Amino acid sequence: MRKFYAPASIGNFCVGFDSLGAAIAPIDGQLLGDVVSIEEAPRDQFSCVGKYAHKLPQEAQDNLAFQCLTHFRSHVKADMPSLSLTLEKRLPVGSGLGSSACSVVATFAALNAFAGTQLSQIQMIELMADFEAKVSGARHYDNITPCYLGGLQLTAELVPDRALALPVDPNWYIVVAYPGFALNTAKARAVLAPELKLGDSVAFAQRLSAFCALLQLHRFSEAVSLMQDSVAEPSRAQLIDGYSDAKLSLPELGASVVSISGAGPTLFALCPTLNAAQQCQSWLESNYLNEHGFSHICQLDSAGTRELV
Ligand SMILES: Nc1ncnc2c1ncn2[C@@H]1O[C@H](COP(=O)(O)OP(=O)(O)OP(=O)(O)O)[C@@H](O)[C@H]1O
Ligand SMILES: N[C@@H](CCO)C(=O)O
Repeated sequence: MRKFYAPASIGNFCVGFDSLGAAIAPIDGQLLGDVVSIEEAPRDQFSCVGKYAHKLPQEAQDNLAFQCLTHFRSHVKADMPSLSLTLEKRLPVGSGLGSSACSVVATFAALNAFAGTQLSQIQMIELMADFEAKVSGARHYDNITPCYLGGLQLTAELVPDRALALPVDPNWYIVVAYPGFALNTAKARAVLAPELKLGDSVAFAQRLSAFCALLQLHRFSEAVSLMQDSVAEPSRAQLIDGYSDAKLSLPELGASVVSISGAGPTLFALCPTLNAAQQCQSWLESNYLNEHGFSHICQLDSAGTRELV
């Protein structure tokens, strides 16, 4: 049996709505993402297990991982040997941590390796984005490409190969806090203004381009000082209980940036030191999480989706 792990990711990364995303890894070595196991079997079989399996539709045909399998067999490799595929659902649904992307990316990575299809990077990313688009209400790559490739990715249809990796400060610590309730991505997109004013579009483009250029120059603290989201965060704040308190309190504990991970409700705090990250985590655990929530201190996951050995 072969196992493939796909990590959680932070869509938007505050300054790049639908265009930037970061794969993350808890510093204590825990796996924060989904795992797909695959092996040859007498006939195609699918099962879904794991902590959050009960939060997914009960029928296999409604599970994205199963849909990826049937699509792969009918459109990519019809003569693939029959197989057993198990999704271990380790990320909560509607978390803002790229949960659906994790299942889709891990499944296609497993199928591509199992079938020996060797699809190109763009073919893989496009296949994955098709399925992400089905559930999230729009085609965006900012969970898919960091989850698949690792690191911080500038990612869009207009970007060569759909993704360009950006350098990051190795001293960044990122606290993620999932509060324990779900927020559907399509719902969190429905509250966004359908159009940006000209001045806001120009400010968004300036901020994102300067952020990427500064990272390339390794001028990390100047890049961080530009991290502000005026596109999605103002509209989404009302959907997330506890957001405003966190936004006010965490900078006092040393966070350089506090923002929504993807469509929320997970919040993330980017911190310049481990000590600041620990203080922010402690505040979030006491003030933001309910009994179903969790938090992790992370750094970027540079490996992305990989086979577990
Ligand atoms: N394997 C799967 N993983 C996640 N969602 C799935 C899966 N299979 C089916 N779904 C359905 O897809 C939808 C995903 O919704 P949504 O996009 O809000 O969640 P998400 O991808 O978990 O969010 P986020 O990217 O913010 O973590 C839900 O209705 C969920 O039931
Ligand atoms: N860029 C997407 C990410 C969803 O996880 C959004 O903000 O809606």
